[in-house]
Amino acid sequence: MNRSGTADQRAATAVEVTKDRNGVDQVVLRNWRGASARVSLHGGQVLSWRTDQGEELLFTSSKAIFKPPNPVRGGIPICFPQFGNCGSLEQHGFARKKIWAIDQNPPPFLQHNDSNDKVYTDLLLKPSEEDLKIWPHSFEFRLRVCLTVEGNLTMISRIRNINCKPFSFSIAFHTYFSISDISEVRVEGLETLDYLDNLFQRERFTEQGDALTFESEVDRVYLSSSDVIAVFDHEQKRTFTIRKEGLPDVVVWNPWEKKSKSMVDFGDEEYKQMLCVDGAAIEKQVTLKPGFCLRVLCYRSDKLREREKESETKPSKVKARNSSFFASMEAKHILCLILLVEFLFFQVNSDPVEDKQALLDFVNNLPHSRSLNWNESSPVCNNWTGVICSRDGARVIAVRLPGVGFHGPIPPNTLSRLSALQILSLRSNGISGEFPFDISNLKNLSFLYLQYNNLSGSLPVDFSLWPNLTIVNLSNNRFNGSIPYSFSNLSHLAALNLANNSLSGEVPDFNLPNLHQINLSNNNLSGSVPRSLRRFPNSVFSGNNIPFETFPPHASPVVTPSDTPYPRSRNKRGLGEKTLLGIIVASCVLGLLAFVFFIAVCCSRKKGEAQFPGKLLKGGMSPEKVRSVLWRSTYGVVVSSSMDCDSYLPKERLQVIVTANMVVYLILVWRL
Ligand SMILES: O=P(O)(O)OC[C@H]1O[C@H](O)[C@H](O)[C@@H](O)[C@@H]1O
Repeated sequence: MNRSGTADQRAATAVEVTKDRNGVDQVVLRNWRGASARVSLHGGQVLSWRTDQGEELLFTSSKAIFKPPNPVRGGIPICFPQFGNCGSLEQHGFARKKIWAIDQNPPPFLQHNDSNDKVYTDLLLKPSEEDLKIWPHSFEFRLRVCLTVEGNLTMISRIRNINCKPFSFSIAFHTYFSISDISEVRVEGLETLDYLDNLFQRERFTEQGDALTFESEVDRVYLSSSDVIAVFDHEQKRTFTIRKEGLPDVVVWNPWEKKSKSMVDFGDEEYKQMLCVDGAAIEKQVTLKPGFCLRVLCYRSDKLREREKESETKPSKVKARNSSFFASMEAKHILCLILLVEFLFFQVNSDPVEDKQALLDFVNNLPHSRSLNWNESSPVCNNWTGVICSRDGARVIAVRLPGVGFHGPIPPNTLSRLSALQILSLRSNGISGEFPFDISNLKNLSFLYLQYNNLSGSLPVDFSLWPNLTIVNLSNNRFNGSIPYSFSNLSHLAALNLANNSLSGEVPDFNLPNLHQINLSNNNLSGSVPRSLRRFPNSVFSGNNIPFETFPPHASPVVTPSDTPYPRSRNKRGLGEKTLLGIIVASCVLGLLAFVFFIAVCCSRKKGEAQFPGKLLKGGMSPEKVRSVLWRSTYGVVVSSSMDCDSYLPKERLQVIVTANMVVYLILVWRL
């Protein structure tokens, strides 16, 4: 049932099952360094996660009610199969109220052992008769909670539809982080995203700030977020980085004063010590077909920085919020020591020297009015403002420098050397000159934010040089020339904003099914709105020389027979009535037979599976029949459908699960 990771560490790690005050089992995981996690079978809820120094990383209310079925206020409750009250079920679904079982015989992880170097436990939730009455869908929810050798927490969830019909659900890992003071915390990585505000009847807004700080109640679902979200706790000198993949949404919740007082299981002042930031699938539900499986992998770690003595260096709240947490030079020596220890024990790579030099060349050759803490003598990763490195610290993957007061053209041969860069944000500066054409070699670039600058000239002809581009915002510049047709090659493109430029010519007919936001307003564009873009409202083309036709503003692309790739039959009269009748009758009979056959097969499979989990996997279909189709949802999220919940993961996805930051990984896999 519960095993530790490697043979070497087996002796030093421990998995212990204890009983709580209600007699419910709890599994306590301990790694050989002394870090621990406690998971309750009530709700499959992680209730505690401690560092090797014994510091608790998750918040639990002092007023929490430890009495099933009430979910405990704190830890990591699992909201399933519903998040919030948007649906027929009770708030956040029933999974968090149920007593889970220890999974004695979990299906193996076939291709990748996600539990290397980890101590872990497997839990299982199946619906009871009672559950099936309110949510008539048979499923198996398997949860593996792991503690890595570094003290990081991983949760791998596998949800399988063992019913005859598809079902849809939403899910969230409602992580209550323990923080020093809500006023000292900032969340990065949500800027420019749309969110649904639960405080305004789920109305949609766009995040305007560079970072999210907290001054009142926040209850939001951020949509289509990037893979990296960071929570900076200035006071605690702790950084949590949430990395997720596969699930598009991020919940951010703090009840603040008034709501705190209305919750019986929450202290009046406790809102100051907690912040919920969770990976989730909420706006668009996940649909699982019969036999399919959703796999969700959550990986968490934290990085505790040197804690300054409060009396010496405690910054004012406002100041702390506006300054970089890592900028403190008083921390320098201890920081160096920590980095040295990391180097020796955690095999963290040394500074990415070449990327560092490229960044220095960039910043030294581009005048700016706000100072940056980019110091040659300080390490880049987790230190330089606006720079995020890969988990092994080997490369710079994100540069976010909005509103730094840059002016002048981007110096050539600087950013173009950051060949692992995924996010580039230089928005809201005074950058002039042409588009930085030499970044064409940044093949991993996924998010490009250059809006609100003074860039001019034409756009690159060939955008397919950046095949991963997902969000492109070049609005509010002075670009001219035409819109490159090559945008059509960007199959991952989810949002394109070219508004408020001087672009001319016709709007190309992009056929990008994943594009869910576009804004071309206030340019000099002419012609008509191409068919593929008619699903967007007129306003996104306004301020051009484009006459609006009578197509409905929000209609889906209209598919007329002329859109079909095959020529239509020339036989205008069509088939004779008798022939037609014969075909209809034959189709009905065949359809009925197929339906009966399907029901028989489906139900016998369900019965067999319930008794022998994994039987379908082993005996049902040969490996040759494994379907593995990579596709993107409307949010630009990579989802893979596969027969096997355990064997699909592309290697590179798993290889990156090594970090010293807080990470949430969410990966979808389906089994047929
Ligand atoms: O009190 P609970 O049911 O645990 O919900 C706690 C909170 O969860 C989420 O963050 C919701 O967005 C909030 O509206 C809700 O208040």
